[in-house]
Amino acid sequence: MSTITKEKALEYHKNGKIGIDVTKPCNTQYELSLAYTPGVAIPCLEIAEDEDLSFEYTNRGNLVAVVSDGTAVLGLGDIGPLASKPVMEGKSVLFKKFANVDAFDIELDVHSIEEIVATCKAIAPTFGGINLEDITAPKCFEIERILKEELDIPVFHDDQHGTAIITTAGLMNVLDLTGKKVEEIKIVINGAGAAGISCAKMYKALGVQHIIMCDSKGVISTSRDDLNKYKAEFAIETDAKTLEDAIEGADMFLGLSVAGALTKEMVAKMAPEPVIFALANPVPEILPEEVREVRSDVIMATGRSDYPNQTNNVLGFPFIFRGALDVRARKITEGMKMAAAEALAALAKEPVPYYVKAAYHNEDIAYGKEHIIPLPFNKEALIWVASAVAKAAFEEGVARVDSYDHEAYREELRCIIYGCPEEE
Ligand SMILES: NC(=O)C1=CN([C@@H]2O[C@H](COP(=O)(O)OP(=O)(O)OC[C@H]3O[C@@H](n4cnc5c(N)ncnc54)[C@H](OP(=O)(O)O)[C@@H]3O)[C@@H](O)[C@H]2O)C=CC1
Ligand SMILES: CC(=O)C(=O)O
Ligand SMILES: [Mg+2]
Repeated sequence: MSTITKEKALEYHKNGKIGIDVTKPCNTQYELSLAYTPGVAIPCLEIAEDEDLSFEYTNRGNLVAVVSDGTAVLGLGDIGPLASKPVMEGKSVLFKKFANVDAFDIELDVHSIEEIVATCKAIAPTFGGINLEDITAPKCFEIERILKEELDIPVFHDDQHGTAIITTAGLMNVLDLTGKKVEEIKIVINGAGAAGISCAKMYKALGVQHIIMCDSKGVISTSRDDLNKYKAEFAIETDAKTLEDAIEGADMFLGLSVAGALTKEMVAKMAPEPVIFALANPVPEILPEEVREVRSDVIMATGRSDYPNQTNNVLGFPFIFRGALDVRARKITEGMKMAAAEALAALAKEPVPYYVKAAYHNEDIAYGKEHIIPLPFNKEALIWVASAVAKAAFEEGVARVDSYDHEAYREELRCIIYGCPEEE
């Protein structure tokens, strides 16, 4: 892969990364009369009678808002709404490229829970879903909770749930590859923010019993009196005070913190065949080459595209929203999240398509320690994840559609990717 230089990155970003396209012909007097006045009044009045028809007669059913206040942008921290825009445009690009979901970015120059909630509620009529992005903890938890309660479209904080879903998929396959048992493994999570807390919750739902969390002040233990309620839920009785103490004998390290937080000395103290998810972006808690200097039995994953086992929420939000939008889901439930994780874990075990191998210039990619989750260019992820999510939404009663045909929907998704067979 060519090196990413400052010059190349800035050149690529000139004038941004996403625009708007028109989806209906508008070239004649007749078409203008349909698109605009008088024709436009007819769907307006239909929607005024029945709001659900907004999904039928506008772009709402395929439109997601990527909303950020710029307070936890990747691992760059609180760089503000404007500086977050390239990331949010990037998320919109991924929505479109990977799942044909239209999305655009909305950077908010307001930061309180009340203001962010009020703004999202005010813009909700435009969208079929809201993807919250890079809003820091703990306020992100309350913002999402209120919006989920008060809006009837899916609201999904990507850093929380996207990360939890992808790493849960990875963990499922690590257990499969190492033969370790979910109830026995010891997981150390470094970073108790949006992503860390949500991952811990999902691992508990999977059956994990031994989790130690650390934040910037060290181990989250019952002896601390500076914990917010979200961290306090994971406080354990332990003498361990630092990450260095906690990592002793750990089967898994999950880094959702800052660059360089995990040292080679710490890696050396982990259990046999450990997994390290060093997910801080763009610079992880430790680099794969540093890990290899101290041991060779580690399953290594980062959030980046330039190393194996890319563990990044790009594998989640495009497909999850695709499935949720297609059944007009009112929300994204725990069942839909677990279904997405299971689908990703299962897809990783399938033969890797030729075009994925070509994109990575690697003929040898196959399920194993260097490939615990699918690669983002595996187009099958759309079929597997979106259909799993849509099915779970229907079964859990949060879909607006009256019926759901799983095989027919998978066929529709296949058409998005590979084109449809000619109609007779
Ligand atoms: N690969 C992926 O797909 C994803 C990666 N991430 C990455 O995870 C990181 C955190 O994101 P997010 O949860 O949204 O951010 P938040 O701001 O919500 O949380 C950051 C957390 O990191 C903790 N932290 C900061 N410095 C350290 C340190 N030296 N040691 C231990 N913990 C530390 C903070 O501690 P305290 O609470 O004490 O302030 C806080 O708990 C970022 O680097 C981001 O790029 C996030 C989402 C997805
Ligand atoms: C990938 C991502 O969403 C993050 O690092 O914040
Ligand atoms: Mg993010």
